[in-house]
Parts: sequence; C-alpha cells; structure tokens
Amino acid sequence: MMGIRLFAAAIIVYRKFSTKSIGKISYESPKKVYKSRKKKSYDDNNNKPKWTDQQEKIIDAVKRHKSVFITGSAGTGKTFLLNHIIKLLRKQYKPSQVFVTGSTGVVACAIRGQTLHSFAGIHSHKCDKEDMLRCVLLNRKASSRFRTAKALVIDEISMVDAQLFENLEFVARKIRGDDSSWGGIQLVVSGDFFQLPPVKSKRIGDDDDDKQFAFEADCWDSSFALQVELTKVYRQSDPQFIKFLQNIRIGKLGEEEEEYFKRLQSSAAMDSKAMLAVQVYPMNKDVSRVNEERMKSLGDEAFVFKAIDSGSDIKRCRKQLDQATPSELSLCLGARVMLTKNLNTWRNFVNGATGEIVDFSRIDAVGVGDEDKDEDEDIDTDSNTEEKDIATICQDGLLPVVKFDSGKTKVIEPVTWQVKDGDNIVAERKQLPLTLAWATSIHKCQGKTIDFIKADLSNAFEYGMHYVVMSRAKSPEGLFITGLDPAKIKAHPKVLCFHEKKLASEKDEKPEEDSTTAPLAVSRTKFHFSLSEFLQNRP
Ligand SMILES: Nc1ncnc2c1ncn2[C@@H]1O[C@H](COP(=O)(O)OP(=O)(O)OP(=O)(O)O)[C@@H](O)[C@H]1O
Repeated sequence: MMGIRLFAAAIIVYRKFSTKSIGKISYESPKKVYKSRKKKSYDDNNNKPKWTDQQEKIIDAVKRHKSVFITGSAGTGKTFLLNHIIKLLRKQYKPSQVFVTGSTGVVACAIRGQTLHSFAGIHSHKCDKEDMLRCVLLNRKASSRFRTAKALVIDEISMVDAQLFENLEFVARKIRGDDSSWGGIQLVVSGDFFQLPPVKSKRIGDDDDDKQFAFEADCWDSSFALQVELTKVYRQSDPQFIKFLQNIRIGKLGEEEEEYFKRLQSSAAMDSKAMLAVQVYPMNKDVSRVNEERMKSLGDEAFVFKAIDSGSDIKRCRKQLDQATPSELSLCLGARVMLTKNLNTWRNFVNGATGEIVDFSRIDAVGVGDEDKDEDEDIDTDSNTEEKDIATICQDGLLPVVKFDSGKTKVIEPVTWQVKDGDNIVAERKQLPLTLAWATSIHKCQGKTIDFIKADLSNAFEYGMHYVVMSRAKSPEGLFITGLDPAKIKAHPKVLCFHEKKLASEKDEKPEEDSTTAPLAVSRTKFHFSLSEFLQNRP
C-alpha cells in the first residue's frame, strides 16, 4: 500500500515538474523561476537603488525641471540613471509630453523610445536650419511632437552630430514660438563623447575644423543647466583595470598601460575562457561571415523564429526594429547566443549575457508568458507575449534553452520591442531576445556588459572603438585583444579639449533661474582625472 502511494506521489511530482525537453537537460521553467525568486534588493531598507551623490544631484535637478547633460565613462550608470529619470519625467509631466529618443535604432529600442530622426520626422539632417524647419512643419505629427513636448530625452549623444543638435534646437524654438533654449523643452541628454562618434564622422587622424560633435553646436552650453560627469564605475571593480580603461578612454597608452596590456595578453592566451568569448569586429560583414560559418559548421537542424510586427507606424519603424532584433532568427543546438535585453538583472540575465543553446523545449512544457516584471525594476521587457503569439513565432513549437556562461540555464521566451512616440506605442516587434554570439560588431556592443570579449582591433577605424570594446568587459580576465596598434589608441582632440577646457572652465555655479524650463547656468562636478597633466605628459 505504502509502495503504491509513493509511486502515485512520484507520478504527480513528475507531471508537475517535468520539462518535456527534446533533449536530456533539466532546467527551471520560467514559472518555477518565478516561484522561487526572492525580491531583488539594492538597498535593504527600501528596495531602491542607492544613488551616488552625483546621481542624486542630477535627479534633484531633473525634479526642479532643469535641463541636464549626463556624461561619464563606460559603466558609470548613465543608462541606469536615465531609465529612472524617464520614469520621473513621466510622473512630473504627462507621459504623452515626454519624448524618449536615442541616436540610433539600437539605442532607441534599448530605452523603449524612438530615434531622434523619427521624433523630428526627418530622414536626413544634412540641411540648413530653415530647410529642416520647413520639413518638420510639413509633417503634422512631428510638429505636434515639438509643440506637445515638455521633456526630451536623448541617449548616446556622442553619435548625434553638431548640425542635427543645432537644427533641432532652432526648430523647437520656432515651432513653439518661445525664444528660450529649445523653446522651453526640458532636455535630458546622456552619453560619453569618448565612445563612438557620429556615423560617417572623420576617421582617426583625419581631423579638420568642421563641426562634428554635438558639444560643438552653438547652442550646446545654453542648452543645459547642469553638466555632470559620473565618476563611480559600476561595471568593473578591479581598480587597476579601471585605471587602465580610464587611460585608454583618453587615448593614453604609455609604458605603464603597455606593460599592463602585455600581462593581460599573456594570461589571456592561456585562458580556456577565450573559447567562450564573443568575437568583436569593427565591420558588420565580418560579423555575419563568422556567425554563418560557425552555424554551418555545427551541421545541426536549425529552427527558425519569425518575429511578429504590428503597430500603426510599423512600416516606418521596421528599420529601427531591425537594428534591435532580426525579423527572422535561425538557431540550432550548440549555437553561441547573446541576450539582447535585460530579462532579470538580479539573476544576471542581462543584455550582453552569453551562453550556448543546450536544448529546445516544447512550448506546452513551460509556463510561458508569465515571468514577473514588477519585482525587477530595471527589466527591459515591455509586455508579456501571449501564447498564441509564441506559437506563431516558434513555428516548430519549441523554445531555446540557453546555458549561460554564468552557469545558469534558462528557457528563453519571446519578448516585445516597442517604438514609442511620447506614450503611444506606434510599432512593436515580438521576437526572442537572442542573437548569434560567436561574433558581434563594435556598434552593437556599445551599452552592453559582456563577460568574455575577444577583439581583433587591427581594422579599427574610428575614435573610441578601442575604448568601447575594452570597457564592455567586467574584468581583465574577460578581455582578449589582438591586432592592437598603439598609434590607433587615440581620443579625438576635440573631445579632449571639450572635457579639458569647456567643461572644466564652467565649474562655477551661475545663479539658477526660477523658470521651469529656461536655459540656466552651467555647473559641473570635478573631473576625476587631471587632463591638463595628461596633455602635458602625452608621449
Ligand atoms: N546607483 C546604482 N546602484 C547600483 N547599480 C548601479 C547604479 N548605477 C548603475 N548601476 C549598474 O551599473 C552597471 C552599468 O550601468 P550602465 O549600463 O547604466 O552604464 P553606462 O554608463 O550607461 O555604460 P555605457 O557607457 O557602457 O553604456 C549596470 O549593471 C547598472 O545596473
């Protein structure tokens, strides 16, 4: 009798927890993860992130309706802070009055906004101010956005050029009939000019006097009440590595750095982890070639995942969504993949996390569509995908199971990318948040944290490329570089000058104005490195 009871109990337990995978791997389904999850905690008392003084200062200024420029080296929490500020702004004004933009499609999708071009309703910005104004006035929706906006957020400003910034400021003033800076729109701009420059900008060494960076726009200074450089680095914790990266950022590769770099390389060559590393290339064609070759070499059956696109403006937004996630994704067992969204930062399932497909699980075996979002404040998924959508995306009825390099295994469900116009969702794509990860491009890895990264930098052609690649790694053990040409480790002279002269000379607080949106005095926090010292000692 006892034996029968035990047997029945075993069957119940099996039915309840069986994953029914096509392979033999066992893993937690989303439902089980959900049940066993504890609340994430940044701060034991109130479950909120602990802001640094600099971050607090910015938050405070935003609450007082000031326009701010947030800069800082990679991993100092610019995007993290920006996401918090977007929430604040949406409470401060109406959500429909807050426009969130990014300089490229990838950036825009990452912060659930639209590209700056799309906000302004323009295709090209290579025109003069008056022409751009005419173009925007002819576009009813774009003019209405300029009129409605109370706040405009621009992420990754380093890739926005001076002419566009200047033109948009002019257009905002004219359309709103308000002569104050940006026609009174509160501006929140974030980015690091030492990272990737505007597209089709000058190559390394090819410098002239044309305006290129947004900070060269005539209206730059008057656009902000506060310009702050965040200095606490969160992504890396090794002080020596942080110092090395800071020097690469400003183009300094002296004896000390070369020595450090050599040590990095000698340990890297021996490291088996190099096999896991994402190979980063400056050119897209190399990325596609490597990924395709590696997929073919596996020779396994590939399953195709087709995205579902929808929304009133999907035609116009398709290109932006394509930059964020492919409309068709082929995956097979053994494929190296990378997450393209933060799913759960607490469990380290973050944008950039890499792993391998170890199994495919049947859709009906996992509790899809019910991963909680609320517990993870900074989760990037916009909405849960309904089961019928999942069946459409996963036509073979299978979901990939990824064993991440962190050791954790997870069934990956489709998530949603949205393009928002104010608070209107104008386009959506539902797709798996995965991309092949034997290789990726430097442009695609900007903004990501990658555990093991391997780059051949012999073809690097733009300022900032070396720094962007190296600063993705969390530790020196995760960084494998070849083709390093010290002569190419350079910061753009104009960026150095901006940081040294313009920002540093504006230390003094000018009296703040009371107007909620007027351009105010520029102040800034102290720089964390002495640039003048560096410039004097530059080899
Ligand atoms: N105040 C904070 N408390 C806890 N974690 C933080 C805080 N600020 C930032 N972080 C963490 O720091 C990491 C890096 O942040 P983030 O990606 O925003 O940096 P970034 O400056 O935008 O980097 P990049 O320039 O490379 O895009 C993230 O994992 C984020 O969660």
